[in-house]
Amino acid sequence: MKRYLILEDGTTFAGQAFGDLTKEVSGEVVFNTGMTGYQEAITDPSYTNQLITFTYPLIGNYGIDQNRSQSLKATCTAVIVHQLAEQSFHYTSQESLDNFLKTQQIPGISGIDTRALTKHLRQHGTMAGILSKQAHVTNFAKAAQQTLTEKEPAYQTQYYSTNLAKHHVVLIDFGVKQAIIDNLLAHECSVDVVPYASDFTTIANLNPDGILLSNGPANPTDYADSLPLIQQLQTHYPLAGICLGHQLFALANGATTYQLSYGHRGLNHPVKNLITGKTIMTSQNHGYAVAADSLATTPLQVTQVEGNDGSVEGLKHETLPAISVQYHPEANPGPSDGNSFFNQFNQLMTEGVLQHA
Ligand SMILES: NC(=O)CC[C@H](N)C(=O)O
Repeated sequence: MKRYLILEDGTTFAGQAFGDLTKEVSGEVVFNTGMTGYQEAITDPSYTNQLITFTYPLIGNYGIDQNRSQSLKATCTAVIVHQLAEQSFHYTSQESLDNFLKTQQIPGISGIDTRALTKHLRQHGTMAGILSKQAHVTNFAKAAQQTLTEKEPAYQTQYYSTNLAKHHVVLIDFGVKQAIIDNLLAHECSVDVVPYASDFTTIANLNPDGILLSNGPANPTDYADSLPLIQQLQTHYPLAGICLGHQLFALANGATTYQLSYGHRGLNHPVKNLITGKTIMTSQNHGYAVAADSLATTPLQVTQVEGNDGSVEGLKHETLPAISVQYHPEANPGPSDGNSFFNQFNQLMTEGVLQHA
């Protein structure tokens, strides 16, 4: 069955339908350059309302294994590939990507020149697109941007314990990835995951040693209501932020954010640590960034920058025990170079000078 991807500037790509065959969907068209990790991306809540183009030419060849999912369901809007693997080979594979997307009601399109599509997005900037059975559609009204009202965070409100717990972390769920929870457990932290609309008292009653602000979808400025909570939390507990959490930590301290002309989505983004001078390879997925020139009047310092475009990748508070990174230190999949972030967060919780509430 034929299916079309129509970009808001009229550029049209024809391909074959897979996954859910009935839906017509729209959203922001983004590209991910990872050679692996399609399942992690498809189930990462940060991709909510986005049509993911995978630039690696063969997608699906190691199938789907429930253990790799980053949330309870597929969260992106559509999947765009060059070639869909007809067979999946990995020993842990439980089903094919095509089947998985059918059950998850996510449409896909294959046979797309994903290199041409990606070059187009890099040249003209991020844009909306519609996936349709028809070659001519113009209804982009809903597609333009993801907004907070359209997103559904994972809300994995749950307690995770580990025998070795040295610290107790309250993880604020803006659309958290399972790998963040797994990494906290592996770093000897027990974890309470709470919805982002939780109030200060509810969080304080959980007796945290530290607060972690999760990743999540949409424009960080959509979360203005959460900033007073973050301001209050950072003066009571050691605090860390990842990706959206990093952006919200910046906004809560008076910085601003902006939309990148096209996002960073892949597994090999160089990040330079300005304190150690070391560059590491990181896994990334973001379309917004903290404006470096907005930081001068804030209590925040840049600790890390992206190697390609110099954008802000890490922050620390000058006086409070609070740090954040724009990349994904849980790095699942991808290089684990950024993983020491969790050791740093542990150190903040061990040495944090603040009295609890
Ligand atoms: N992975 C994330 O947390 C993404 C943050 C935000 N939605 C962005 O695209 O920049």
